[in-house]
Amino acid sequence: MKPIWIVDDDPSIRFVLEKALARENLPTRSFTHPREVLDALADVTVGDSARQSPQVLVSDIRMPGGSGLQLLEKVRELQPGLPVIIMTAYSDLDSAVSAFQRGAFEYLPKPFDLPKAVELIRRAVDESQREEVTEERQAETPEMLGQAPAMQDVFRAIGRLSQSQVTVLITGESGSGKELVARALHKHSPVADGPFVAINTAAIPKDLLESELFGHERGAFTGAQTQRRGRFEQAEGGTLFLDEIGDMPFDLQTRLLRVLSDGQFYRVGGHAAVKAHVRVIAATHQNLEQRVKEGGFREDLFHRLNVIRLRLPALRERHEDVPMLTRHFLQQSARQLGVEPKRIADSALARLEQFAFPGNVRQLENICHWLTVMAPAQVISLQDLPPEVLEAPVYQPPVRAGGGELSVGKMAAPLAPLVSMPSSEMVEGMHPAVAVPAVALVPGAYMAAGAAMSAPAVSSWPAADADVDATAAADAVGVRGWEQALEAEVQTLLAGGQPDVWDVLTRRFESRLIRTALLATHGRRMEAAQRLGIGRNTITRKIQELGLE
Ligand SMILES: Nc1ncnc2c1ncn2[C@@H]1O[C@H](COP(=O)(O)OP(=O)(O)OP(=O)(O)O)[C@@H](O)[C@H]1O
Repeated sequence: MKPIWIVDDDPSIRFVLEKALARENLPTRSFTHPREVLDALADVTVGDSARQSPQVLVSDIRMPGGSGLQLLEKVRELQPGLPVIIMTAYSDLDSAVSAFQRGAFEYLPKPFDLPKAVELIRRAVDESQREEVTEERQAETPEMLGQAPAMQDVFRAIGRLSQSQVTVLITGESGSGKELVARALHKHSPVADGPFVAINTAAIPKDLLESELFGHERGAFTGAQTQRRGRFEQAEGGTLFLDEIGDMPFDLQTRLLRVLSDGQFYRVGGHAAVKAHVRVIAATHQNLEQRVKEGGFREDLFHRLNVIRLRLPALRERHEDVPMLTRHFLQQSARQLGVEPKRIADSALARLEQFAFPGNVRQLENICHWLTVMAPAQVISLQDLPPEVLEAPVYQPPVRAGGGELSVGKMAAPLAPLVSMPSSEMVEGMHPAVAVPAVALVPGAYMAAGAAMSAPAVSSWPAADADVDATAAADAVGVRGWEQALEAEVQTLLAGGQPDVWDVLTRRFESRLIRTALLATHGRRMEAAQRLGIGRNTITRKIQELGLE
């Protein structure tokens, strides 16, 4: 972890804080006046542990070398996300107000109670790590590949939109690359130098979402001990990506609509309007028109968001991209695992092209990762493919019927334009909005969890703690016999008259999957979700539901 920077001309304060934080395994770096801090900030070098940036700054107000409040102002300019705690022996109202006006995380009057000060610093560390996740995610913009005409249309649309900051609604099935498109729209936009901040409205509990989006004032509700910036503020001057917008609670939809029309908002518990210069991109896998009809989504908000719509085709609608994506993901997995990239036999590739990919590109990425680990030889052959691919019926791509409609067996869907917009905003090559839900052609159940279920445990990964007898039984028979062990467990539970066998075993199965993946990724949830082949919102929800926090 990066160090807590302490600035105080009083050596006894520096000493007690250094010692107390060291006991908590929190590294520190101390300074005697503000100038040194600014010099050290200018000298920060990524990758050099002696010149790391601070995690949190704790500063005195009155020091011979300058004022802590001025330092606070400068630091807020240089590192807006860095929490700054201001301490002073002159605990008067003016300095407290000044500190908060300048954006201090918290104000600490001296003399302070040491455990309380440490707890406060811990909270500031949590806040700064939360900001770091956002920054980390900004840094990584993976390459977006696609040769299929449908993807070329998407790339063209991104190009056409590159001069504008218009609101965009991206639709498409889960795992089809909506976030990647949102990132590309940001990267090629006039606000590319600003932040890209993503929030998944489905993954955040309803009662926290409002303060997550708009921030809150200190004391706004129980537990709001400090003022906090919301995602709108974090995205100032950049792009806010609202993922799974269809799941946003109705009352928050009203607040969002107000921000989009007024260009300003209020923090929870706040009375001062905060200006929002933010480009909004929203995404959903749902049919929003349908949600509007059912009364679950505000029609006026829908029209606000639907200024330009970009529909991402499902992977099965662009199966010609499967070979290129497969090679790309095999190389990517090999890089991640530090091994030689595997090649794939034509017969195996042909089978992948005939697969419906209900989990879309994310599922292909996951399968490639699995093959890199599990396929015994350097060349992946047909029989190495996971059972959900081998056992799935061959996917028949839709053939265009005479009337210009797509028809697939019993299912049919009209052909959707890739980009749509109301006629008033029409640009060349883009079509008026047409409501088209993506049709899920799913052979059997949704495959995200299925892929993981059919993948045997990877022996080189550390095992999760044994928490249930059934898993101990599975270990005893070895990884190849886990299905038999499961059968035995089911029989035992059925014979014992256990109610809710399904729920009980599903919870155990999912807990084990998620915990093992978290261990393998050193607790990194995004990566764990990616490697399991499930969405971010799914893993977050499951972790909460299963009590794995
Ligand atoms: N065209 C593409 N080229 C390369 N990688 C892609 C492409 N499309 C998607 N991916 C990869 O597939 C994974 C899923 O993509 P992404 O998260 O953007 O999908 P999504 O539609 O936003 O999913 P969800 O709706 O579940 O949030 C990511 O790892 C992404 O990098």
